[in-house]
Amino acid sequence: MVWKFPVVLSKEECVLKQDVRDVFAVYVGFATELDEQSRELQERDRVNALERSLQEERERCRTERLRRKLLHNTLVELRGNIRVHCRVRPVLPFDCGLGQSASGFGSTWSEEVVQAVSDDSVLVNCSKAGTSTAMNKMFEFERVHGPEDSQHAVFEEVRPLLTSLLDGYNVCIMAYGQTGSGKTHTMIGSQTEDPAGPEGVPLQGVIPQSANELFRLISEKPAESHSVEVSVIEVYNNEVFDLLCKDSEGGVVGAKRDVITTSTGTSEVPALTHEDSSRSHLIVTLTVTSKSPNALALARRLQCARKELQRSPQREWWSPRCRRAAAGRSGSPASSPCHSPYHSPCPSPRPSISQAPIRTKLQLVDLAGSECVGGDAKLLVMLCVSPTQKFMAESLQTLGFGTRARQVQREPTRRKNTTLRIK
Ligand SMILES: Nc1ncnc2c1ncn2[C@@H]1O[C@H](COP(=O)(O)OP(=O)(O)OP(=O)(O)O)[C@@H](O)[C@H]1O
Repeated sequence: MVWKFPVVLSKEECVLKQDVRDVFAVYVGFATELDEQSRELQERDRVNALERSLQEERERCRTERLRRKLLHNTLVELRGNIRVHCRVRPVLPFDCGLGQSASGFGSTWSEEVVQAVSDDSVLVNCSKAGTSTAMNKMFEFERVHGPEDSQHAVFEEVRPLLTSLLDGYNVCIMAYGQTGSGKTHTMIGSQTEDPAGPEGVPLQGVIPQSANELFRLISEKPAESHSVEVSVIEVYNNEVFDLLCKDSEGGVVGAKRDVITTSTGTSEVPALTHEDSSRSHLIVTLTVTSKSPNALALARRLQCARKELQRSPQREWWSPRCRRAAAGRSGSPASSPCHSPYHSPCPSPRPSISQAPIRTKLQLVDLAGSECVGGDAKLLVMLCVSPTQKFMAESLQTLGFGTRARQVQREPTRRKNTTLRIK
């Protein structure tokens, strides 16, 4: 049994009791706040720990990627594979056509369907004709540049080839893609000012940047004397024009030239004069000859070409049919593209330079095809693609071309330690 006695508190006692209640309320509020703060701190610690481990994972992934890239490059070198880079240009005002896509599903031509999803993969979002199903196609290359990549970033991936050039390899960089895909921008550059560079400096492409780098590398080797010669030729309508040839008044006339096969089986354009033009096929060649006190004169070539996309895939110079033809004709391994299948049939034994045949059917590779695309050379194909739906068929064709090019195995790249050619 509980007895309850009514307690009568004095006024002072009532005030004291209220004070105790208030203090207790403050204490409870304070304790809750502390609890929340401690939970927040724990949460922050957890987030920090997670961020740290994410950073570590990223670092591990980067190291792993670099290692993979290094191994891949070694493999490419050993197998004599062709390196293929790809550049997806940004969407530009002329992409914004008003028409509908081929699929007719409301997407406009300017829709971005080709994307660089990582530094070695391109994703193409192909909408299946007649359905709304999207089909993704993934392509992998040695290096993929997205629209945000600068001219400088593109050149950085090419730069090691220039060191190889001075180490005694021939080098060929070939841009391939449909019209308007960015070949000229990538190889030569645009007149637009470089926002990252000094005032008034245009966005230089691979060729001017390579020339700068080449002269920088040469200046680092004062013990050797070097000479550099330049030629620029255009292949247009099956004819070769020397773009540096001048008339008696010094004006550029672009004289027509013949292509001959030399006694060593290489292609030559005799009487070639050693500028910026958007032509169907353009080849810029830098021939570097160096003489060191204790070595034979050594010449190697850096060849930069831009090539228009060709519609008929069976004409690719490394297609099985062409390689078989090349093997049958020369008896050399089918993998050697030195003997380009586009050469007009070469009588055997090969004629000397004075009796060399003039070509009747000419392809870009006929000219670049000997020293600069064979197993002795380092060959890089730079695919240029437009990102929009409007050019999807051409982009797929370009990416397919690059994929097949990567599968070609040439003879492993060899250093030239004898006289290649003295110019
Ligand atoms: N990565 C890029 N960033 C900004 N602009 C670009 C880029 N690539 C191309 N362009 C612009 O797109 C336009 C077409 O490019 P470009 O002339 O290089 O194409 P192309 O493949 O050489 O075409 P063609 O074969 O018809 O000569 C140019 O105005 C060029 O400045």
